[in-house]
Amino acid sequence: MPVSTRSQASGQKQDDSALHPRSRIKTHQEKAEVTNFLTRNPHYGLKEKMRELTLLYEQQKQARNSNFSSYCSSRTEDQLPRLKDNPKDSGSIDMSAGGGQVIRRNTMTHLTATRTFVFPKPRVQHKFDDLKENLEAGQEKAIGLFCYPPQKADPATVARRLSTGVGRALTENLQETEKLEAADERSVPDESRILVFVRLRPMGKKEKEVGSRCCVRIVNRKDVYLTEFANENDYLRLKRLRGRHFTFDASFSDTTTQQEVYSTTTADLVESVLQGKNGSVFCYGATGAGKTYTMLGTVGNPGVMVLAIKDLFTKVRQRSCDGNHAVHLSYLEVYNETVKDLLSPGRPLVLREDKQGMVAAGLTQYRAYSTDEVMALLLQGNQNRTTEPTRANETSSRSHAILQVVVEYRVRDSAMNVINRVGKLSLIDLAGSERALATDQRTLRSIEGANINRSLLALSSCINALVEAKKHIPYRNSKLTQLLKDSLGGSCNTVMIANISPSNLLFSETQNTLHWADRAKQIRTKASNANEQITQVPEGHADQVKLLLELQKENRELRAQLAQQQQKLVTLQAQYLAAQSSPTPSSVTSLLTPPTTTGVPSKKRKARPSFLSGTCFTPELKRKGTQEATAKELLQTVNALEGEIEKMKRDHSLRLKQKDDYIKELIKKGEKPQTKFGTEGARRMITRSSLRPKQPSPVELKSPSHLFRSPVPTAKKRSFGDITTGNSPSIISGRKMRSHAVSVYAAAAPSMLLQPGFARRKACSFLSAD
Ligand SMILES: Nc1ncnc2c1ncn2[C@@H]1O[C@H](COP(=O)(O)OP(=O)(O)OP(=O)(O)O)[C@@H](O)[C@H]1O
Repeated sequence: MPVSTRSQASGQKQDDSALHPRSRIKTHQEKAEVTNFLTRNPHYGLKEKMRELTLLYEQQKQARNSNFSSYCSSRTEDQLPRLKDNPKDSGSIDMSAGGGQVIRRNTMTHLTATRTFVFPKPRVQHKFDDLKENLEAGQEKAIGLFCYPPQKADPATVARRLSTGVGRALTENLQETEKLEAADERSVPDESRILVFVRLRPMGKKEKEVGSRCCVRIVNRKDVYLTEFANENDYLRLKRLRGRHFTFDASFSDTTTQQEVYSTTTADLVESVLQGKNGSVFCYGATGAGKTYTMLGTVGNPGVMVLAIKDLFTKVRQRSCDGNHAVHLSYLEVYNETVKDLLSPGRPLVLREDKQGMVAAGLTQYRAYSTDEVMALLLQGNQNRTTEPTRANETSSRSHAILQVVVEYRVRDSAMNVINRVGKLSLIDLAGSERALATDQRTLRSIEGANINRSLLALSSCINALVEAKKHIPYRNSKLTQLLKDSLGGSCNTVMIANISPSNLLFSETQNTLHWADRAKQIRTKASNANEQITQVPEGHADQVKLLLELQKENRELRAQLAQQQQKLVTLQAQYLAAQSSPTPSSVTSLLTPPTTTGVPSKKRKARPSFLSGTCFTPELKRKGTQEATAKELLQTVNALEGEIEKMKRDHSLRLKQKDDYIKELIKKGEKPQTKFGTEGARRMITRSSLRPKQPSPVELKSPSHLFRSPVPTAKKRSFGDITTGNSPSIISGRKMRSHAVSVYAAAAPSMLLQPGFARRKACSFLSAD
């Protein structure tokens, strides 16, 4: 029995390769044997491939020699032997193709037809240079040529394609490249990138005085050129300059306005928050680089936080006709690795991780109804924020501050289903990284500085781990990273604004900031999907009953709201009277300030001459400080509230009337399904008292709450971390509703969207549909 050895096999292979083996097959058996052998032989087709590659190489060489001249040729199989002798005829590149596309006509040895490859038009000159380089680089780079742009070709893919024949490989590779490019341009649907912006601040007065030079140049609103000037005493390097270049999504020069920064970086996020998505904006940079200026700004030049809230309320007001909105707010700081509630200072908050993510237990959530109210809260929070003068910055923020705004939006779709969307916007002003020498040594400031640096280092580690797509991201290394977990690695649209100084004295800080900003560009976050909950219109009889119960509940809530407004009016009137009689009236702001979580009045911190409590959002009333102004203000508030209450009363009585009509209508309808519930059941439906959920009855007309879920889930306490996870504020535990307008009935009423008549409208529409 003949045994084929390895050498025999290779010899056979050589023979076969001299002439195509299939030409010698005569019988079926022979054919089968050869096929069998060929499939087992790992070198099958290798020579053929090599020949094709050689031809390819020759084509490129020819193309290079002819310097991309317009040259075409097509060959048939019978012309192939001559190709070896005259490789110049093997193919060409035509750069004069329509639309500037690169057309390559190429003839393969085993093909009978001409193949034409169409390359996408080089978008920039340097890509075309790559193409030329590939042409010159010979056989290996030839593959790269056909995978234009070369850097996108996956080597593994190329190798795999080669093993199935060069001709096919090239076509497939080309298709693959085109697909890759298309996918790249479309952007991967379930991933999004952190957008990184750079903002250069103007040169400070002190910096000018010490004669510092500008080491940053911004070109084309994108590119940042950083120049390191040699030390004047360093004679060896006196004439040497070291420069670095970075590119970002946008770069703002020192003359850019706050509004411009806001509309480029954050305006889109505000819009997406209203669509139920999550968004985060954070400012990063060295101490004194302009983070707080960008985030908060001044009274004359409000920053991103203020502009975002104004924009948010404008949009909410524009859309209030098609749905109901609720805006909730929380403001916290991370100071020396402790989390503090800025709106209701007290004990440090504990971070807990639960199903919804990181939770700051006990964090206060305020419901806000207007921009002014948010501004008052922001002012209050900023006064509580830890800011101290340091050598580097007179108004240095010694903590990381996070303002979170949760917008709950309820709207009806065309099928009259209720859509409940919850979006949250996190606006983060980080403390600045600093050198120990830049601040003070061995003081509280240096301890603060060390903590700031530690948390920023933890942030850098997380950025590194995310960029390298590591499995473990060290979020737990600091409180800051735990709170930013959602913004960095979660389902969130995130924007980073890197603040830099132009001064060459802060070169290394600027370089460091730009380095991390550049790195952050590579972080991929999960695409933020809308947090949406759709509630279908109830159809069954039981659902109607449930709806009635809901209406009653809403009615109770309205009554509570009215009572609370009246109470508030009385208090304000008393305040007004007191202001008129007392020489030192209390400020209106004290009325607006809700009690602390613990019920103990918050200790007012001594006003510091800081940026936050000074030029930024200092309340006008405080500055005026005169009795008349306060009294005038109080009178205005009282009048406004009186008007509001009158309006509410009118609205309320109208709604009660509507409800009575509705109940009567429902009674009529309720008489019909007697067969289902019996006469007694129907009678119970016609009395309002029978609809009270807590009244048991002998013949059970059970509250259908177990059958029908309220469109607004039962309210629970809510905490900070819940916001970061984007869950509906209505279903979050740990919440404390502190709004002066809501808090009284909030505990009793589960609905967060307390605008009157929502459920009633639903009932009416349901009835009309019925
Ligand atoms: N774009 C700008 N235009 C004008 N002044 C600016 C700008 N950016 C910053 N400044 C000024 O620079 C100084 C320092 O800015 P800011 O306090 O915002 O720095 P910071 O980065 O928040 O510092 P820290 O981290 O220490 O809190 C402030 O006096 C501020 O008014």
